[in-house]
Amino acid sequence: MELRLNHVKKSFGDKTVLDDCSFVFQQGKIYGLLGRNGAGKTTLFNCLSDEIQPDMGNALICDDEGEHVLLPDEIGYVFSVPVLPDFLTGEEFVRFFMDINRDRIETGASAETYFDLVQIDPEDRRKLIKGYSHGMKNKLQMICFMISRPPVILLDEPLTSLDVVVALEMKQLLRRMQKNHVIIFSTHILQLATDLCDEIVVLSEGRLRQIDHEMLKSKDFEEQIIELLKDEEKHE
Ligand SMILES: Nc1ncnc2c1ncn2[C@@H]1O[C@H](COP(=O)(O)OP(=O)(O)OP(=O)(O)O)[C@@H](O)[C@H]1O
Repeated sequence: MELRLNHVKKSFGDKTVLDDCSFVFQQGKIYGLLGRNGAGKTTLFNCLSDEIQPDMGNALICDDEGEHVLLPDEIGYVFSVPVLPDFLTGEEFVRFFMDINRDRIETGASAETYFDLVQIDPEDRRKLIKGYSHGMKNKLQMICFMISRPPVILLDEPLTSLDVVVALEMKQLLRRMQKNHVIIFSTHILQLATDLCDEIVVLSEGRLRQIDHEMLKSKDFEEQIIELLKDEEKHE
């Protein structure tokens, strides 16, 4: 399965944010999306998830069965601030989510299976989501994706505010899930991108370009990425 962006264009007034942006993301890989503040990472995610309409172009899912325009329910979006129903307990929410996705669930999986996988303690499962930490909310969102299994998962700077232990658990979780999904992960932390991601993609001047693996291995990789990102400023 592949996610293909075809000539996606998005402007806000005079400002062109995505400029004829084309790219192919492949299933099984975690992509680190890097870009300066205001480069258009969130705009790209919003176009993919149907939050906003691109002015031109589209995103297609291509697999053995053919190709079709990416549908909103084929996207899982982890916002930097997780949005969840605060008035439910974690357990109530997961059971509810399993119920509305009962056709997609792996046979035999129970709510406990999922909580165990993301390492949320049994006593926390019965607490209101309102009292959950940011990391626990992120884990709940990951449970949603394990249940509904959208082909494309977008993560908007999800690990930045997590403590090192939870960030490591989340990384392990993403690694475990990656083979069935296209995972795109926006971050400002270069180290995290190189550490977790299979490919690094830079968004600059409204376009996506993949960094080749030779460059990733070179010792002045960080300097080269910074130069690439700085170039955008020169063109503004
Ligand atoms: N709804 C909107 N109306 C007008 N301009 C917008 C809108 N959304 C985004 N922009 C502009 O588009 C540009 C790209 O913003 P976007 O939030 O996509 O960047 P980003 O790469 O996610 O930035 P950051 O790393 O700071 O989160 C910015 O100049 C922003 O001001």
